[in-house]
Amino acid sequence: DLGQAAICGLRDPLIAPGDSVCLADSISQGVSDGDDASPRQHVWTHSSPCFQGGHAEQPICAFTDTTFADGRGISLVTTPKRATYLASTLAFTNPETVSGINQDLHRTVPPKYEMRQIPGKGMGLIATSHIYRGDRIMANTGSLFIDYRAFNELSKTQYTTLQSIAVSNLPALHAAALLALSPHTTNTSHLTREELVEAIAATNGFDIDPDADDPDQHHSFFVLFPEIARMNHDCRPNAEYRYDPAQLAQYIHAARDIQPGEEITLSYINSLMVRSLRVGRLNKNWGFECSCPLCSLEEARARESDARIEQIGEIKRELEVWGDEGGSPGRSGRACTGMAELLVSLYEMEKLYGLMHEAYTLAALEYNGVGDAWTAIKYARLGLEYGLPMLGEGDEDVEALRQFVKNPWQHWTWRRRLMGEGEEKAEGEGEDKGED
Ligand SMILES: C[S@@+](CC[C@H](N)C(=O)[O-])C[C@H]1O[C@@H](n2cnc3c(N)ncnc32)[C@H](O)[C@@H]1O
Repeated sequence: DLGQAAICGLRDPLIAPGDSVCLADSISQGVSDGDDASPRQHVWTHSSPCFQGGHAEQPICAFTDTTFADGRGISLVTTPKRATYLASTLAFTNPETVSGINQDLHRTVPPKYEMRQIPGKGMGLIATSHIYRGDRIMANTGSLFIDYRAFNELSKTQYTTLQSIAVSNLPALHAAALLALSPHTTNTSHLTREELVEAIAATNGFDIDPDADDPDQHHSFFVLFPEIARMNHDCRPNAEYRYDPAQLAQYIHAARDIQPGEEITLSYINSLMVRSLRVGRLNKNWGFECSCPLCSLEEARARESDARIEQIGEIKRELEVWGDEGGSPGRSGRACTGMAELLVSLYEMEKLYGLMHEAYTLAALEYNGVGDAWTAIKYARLGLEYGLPMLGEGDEDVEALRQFVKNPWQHWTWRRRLMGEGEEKAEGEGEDKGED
């Protein structure tokens, strides 16, 4: 199976990490050094044999750079073209941007948590000091990026071989941290190394979408971040994750204040699903029965929570209807400021701390739509305060809120809900400022 499919063996895949640098000629296909229009060829410290699926356009290989992020290393299982694209991101071209981000293998600042055994959950992270809402808890550059094409185009033997090689080629400490992660099952003695790496990847990987400039838009990544992987699930988590494509890094921030002794948790799923769907999804994908406080509510309270979640969905759909740009009535539905206030309350009641910026933003737009600029600014400021750590500097929604708070009178929503009721949209700063 392996022998037949190996189409471009670049070097012995079982080479020990840290061996001499290999300039992988065939990974620079179509990329010319010195041509400003093309990304520069990257020098990988290790690369592997490649496999190509029957109808696939490109082979898939494992690439490692052990010098990445202060010598932490990174491995990619992807096409040569995409490996070259990823190597053109800031994390590679300007190593200072990821210097010191990772604090797990080589720590230079004290941690805010410690790893402990949590009854019924395996290991987990417990806060050791007070963590304020919005504080960064940790960040990891990705250790192993697996292009979804590996799962879709290669046989299981082929992609598990590449995954295993990709882990082996990382620096020893880093590879050991990955291999120590939970494979979910307790008895691993019967597993081959490929099966162990596959079980670890399936238990701990995050789905990451391609960034806006990635030419392979339709193919997501499955990514391992070893420190973050120790965080257990809660349907109402106290922390949120965010991926920064320029740094190839995942950030974890506190979604609310966290007391010392509390477990730091993430949600593995969409938090706005009703209980039966949440329980089913967690069981199917991660193989555990959710016993978080929300899933453990007594029946009557669980029904109230589900009803709130369903109403959040209905209200969001109504508040997001604005009619066509350029004139159709803004008040075509039931959207109103009372509905926006209810949405904010429902998010609070549901303890959706990491998503509060969504509710605040919709409330800001709704108040602006009826010409109440000052209440709109209040909610937009709340949206910024809660959204900035969750979305990150440079996020387009954060930037849009920054523009909005400066001048809601010129935002496209200004008095838009009043249009179609015999009122013209009043344009321009000054004219309507302070009218409300
Ligand atoms: C990403 S790992 C989290 C860290 C893991 N507990 C460990 O020991 O490294 C995901 C696995 O942790 C366990 N887990 C996570 N959240 C859990 C929860 N709320 N209840 C029970 N088990 C959970 C499950 O075995 C799941 O497959």
